[in-house]
This record gives sequence, C-alpha cells and structure tokens, in this order.
Amino acid sequence: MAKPASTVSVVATAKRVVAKVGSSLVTNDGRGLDREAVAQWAAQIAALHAQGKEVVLVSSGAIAEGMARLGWQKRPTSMNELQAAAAVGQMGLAQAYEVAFGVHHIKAAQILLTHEDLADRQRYLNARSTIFALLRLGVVPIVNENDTVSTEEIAVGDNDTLGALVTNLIEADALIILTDQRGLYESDPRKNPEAKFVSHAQAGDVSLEAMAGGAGSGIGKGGMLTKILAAKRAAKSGAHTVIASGREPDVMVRLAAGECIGTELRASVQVLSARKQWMADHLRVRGRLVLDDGAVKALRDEGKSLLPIGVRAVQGRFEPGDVVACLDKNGTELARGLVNYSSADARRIMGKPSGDIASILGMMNEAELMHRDNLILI
Ligand SMILES: Nc1ncnc2c1ncn2[C@@H]1O[C@H](COP(=O)(O)OP(=O)(O)O)[C@@H](O)[C@H]1O
Ligand SMILES: N[C@@H](CCC(=O)OP(=O)(O)O)C(=O)O
Repeated sequence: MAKPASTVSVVATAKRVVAKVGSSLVTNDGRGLDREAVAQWAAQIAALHAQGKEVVLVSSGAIAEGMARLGWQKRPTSMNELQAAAAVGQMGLAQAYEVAFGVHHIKAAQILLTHEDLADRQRYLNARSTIFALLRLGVVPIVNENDTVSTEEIAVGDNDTLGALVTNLIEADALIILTDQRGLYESDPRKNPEAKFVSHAQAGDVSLEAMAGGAGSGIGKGGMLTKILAAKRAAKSGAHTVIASGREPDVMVRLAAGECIGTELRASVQVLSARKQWMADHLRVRGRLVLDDGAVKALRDEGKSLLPIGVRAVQGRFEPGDVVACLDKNGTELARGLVNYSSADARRIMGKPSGDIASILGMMNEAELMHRDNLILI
C-alpha cells in the first residue's frame, strides 16, 4: 500500500489544478463565512495564477453561510430548508469570492452543477467548454453543487466527489482536497489519536477505503472516505490527488513550490479516453444487466462486446443510449456502458443468439447489446 515517498509534490508540475475547500475551511465553525479564510484562498490561487497555473476552485460553505444569514443555530434536516439555506448562502459565498479575488485583479465566475449536468452528454460538453473559455480568459471558476435544485436523484452529494468530477471534466493534472485534518491516517484521528499518517499511496488502492471514516465535524458532509473515492475517480483521467490541511499556512503555494504536504495519492498511468471517462462519471445508472459466467469472461478477459445471449436478467427501465451496469451473478458490477436496446427489448432477446434478434423484435439495429467501444470495465 505505502509508496516510496517522492521528494517533489505532484502539484509542482501540474498545469491545471482543481482545488476543493470544505465547509470547515470557509466558515467560522459552520456559523457564517470566514472572510479572512476566503481572502487567503483567493491570495493563494492568485499566486498560482501568477505562475501560469490554471485553477478551478470547488468551494463548499453555502449552507453554513445561509444558516448564519437566516439566524439558524442548528443545521436543518429537511431537504427544502437545506436548499433554502444554500440559496441564501450561495449569494454570500459568490460575493465573498468576488471581493477577495478583486483585490488581486482577478475575476471569478460562479458555476453551480448537479450530477444531471455532467451525465447529459450535451450539457457535459457545454460545461467543459465554458470552463475552458473562463480559464483562457484568466477567470477563476468557482464551483459548488446546485443544492437548490438537487434532489436525491440528481445530486452529486458531496463536494469531494464534485471536485473529482470537475477534475475529470477538464482533464486537470492534480486535485487538491483541503480539509481540517493533515490528510489520511490509518484510522480516524479524532477517534484514535495514535493513528499513523499515510503520506503516499496509490489512488484507488482499496485498503485506503477501510482506513477512512465519515465526516468528523457536524459541518462537513463527506468525511475521509469521499476524499479517498474522489482520488480514485480523479485518477481515471490521470490526475494525482493531494489531501492536505487547509490550516497549513500557504498550503497551495507550498505544494506548487514542490513541498510534500499531506497525503499524496498518485494515479497510475492508464487513462480512460474522454468518451469512456464520461461514461465512468455517471454516478447513477438507469438499469442493470446480470451476465452469465461466459459473458463476464468475454467482457473482462477477452475485450469483447456484450451479446444478448450472455444476459440472464434485465433490471430497471432504460432506453437505447442510456448508461447501464453489467453485474456478475453475485451482483458485483464489472462494467458499464451505453446500451443499444431498451429494457423491454433487452428482456425479449436476453439469452438468445444475435441471429434471432430480427425475428423476435421485427428488426435488428445492432448484434451487440453493448458494444465494446461503448463500455468500460470497473
Ligand atoms: N482515516 C482518517 N484520516 C483522517 N481523517 C478522517 C479519517 N477517517 C475519518 N476522518 C474524518 O474526516 C474529517 C474530514 O472530512 P469532513 O468533515 O467532511 O471535512 P470537509 O468539510 O473538509 O470535507 C476529519 O475531520 C476526520 O475526523
Ligand atoms: N454544497 C454544500 C457543501 C457540501 C459538502 O460536500 O460539504 P463539505 O463536506 O464541507 O465539502 C454547501 O455549499 O454547503
């Protein structure tokens, strides 16, 4: 699991960086914005800018600021009150960043996203080209989840995951996740003060997931696990991740200068193509296909397409072109991809040779249920 310590931070050579700051770093203990902290983030990003790096900031804090503005002491539990707080607080967040970046003569832009925006191919491409345009213009895009319209169905859910999705979206070289801990420990340091620190590891190493726990404060949402999973996701487009303390003075500037701070989770070299990356970023799939052992082998070991004959069950409702998961008989997902037939048609042709498709359905669009070019192994 442990990797030999490198002496220079991955951020030093990164040209395009996504930085994520959690609620605990932009608010006064969850009660309103900490404007000094916001000014600090802006100053550090301005310094990176001056070095020619492109930076996208993913900032939490809308709900905490909204609560302060509404005079609420306790975080509400109902969805609509949380959404109302986010709507009120996002105004403050955007305003605080605009003022803070203005000091450095840098323009900031607000980008609010839901998972739907990234799951729909056209909206994904639009978001991507808008962010690229902003970066070309020297503007700092500030991203948050569009909490006001998010429902369970379309929410990304936490900003660690959102940071990783944005990293994939713009093919950033590094993702910096700043939080209230030094980085990853072998167990939650709030519960075990003796826990050992992990300074280097491979992104995607499953043993890290067992070390990471949930959120420590009442303010944060994801905890360490979502950060570890974010690093795994970011690595799919080749980005390295650093999880570090936002309380370290000038942390981003020092990382950019090559100092190793926090936990560095390196991506291995294999990178998904942009199209396959988009498929991998679908957090929710429309349906599932349960495969027999032969089909599992064909997909996983032989690089083949999925034919209807290898499908034992079809779950959910989907249309051609939807993203559907492929499961083995134990229910473990091994692949996902764009399906060529609707769930209704898939149910009729499953278990049958492709030569029978035309006679069963009265037409045949494709011999494959899912073509190799349109699927990724998980
Ligand atoms: N193995 C671990 N190493 C470090 N922190 C951990 C670990 N497991 C759980 N945590 C908790 O994760 C918290 C950080 O996540 P969170 O509260 O969501 O912060 P943020 O608002 O920055 O996203 C830490 O305060 C810590 O208590
Ligand atoms: N979108 C929410 C933040 C959600 C979130 O993931 O918070 P955190 O775990 O502090 O990064 C907000 O702005 O309040």
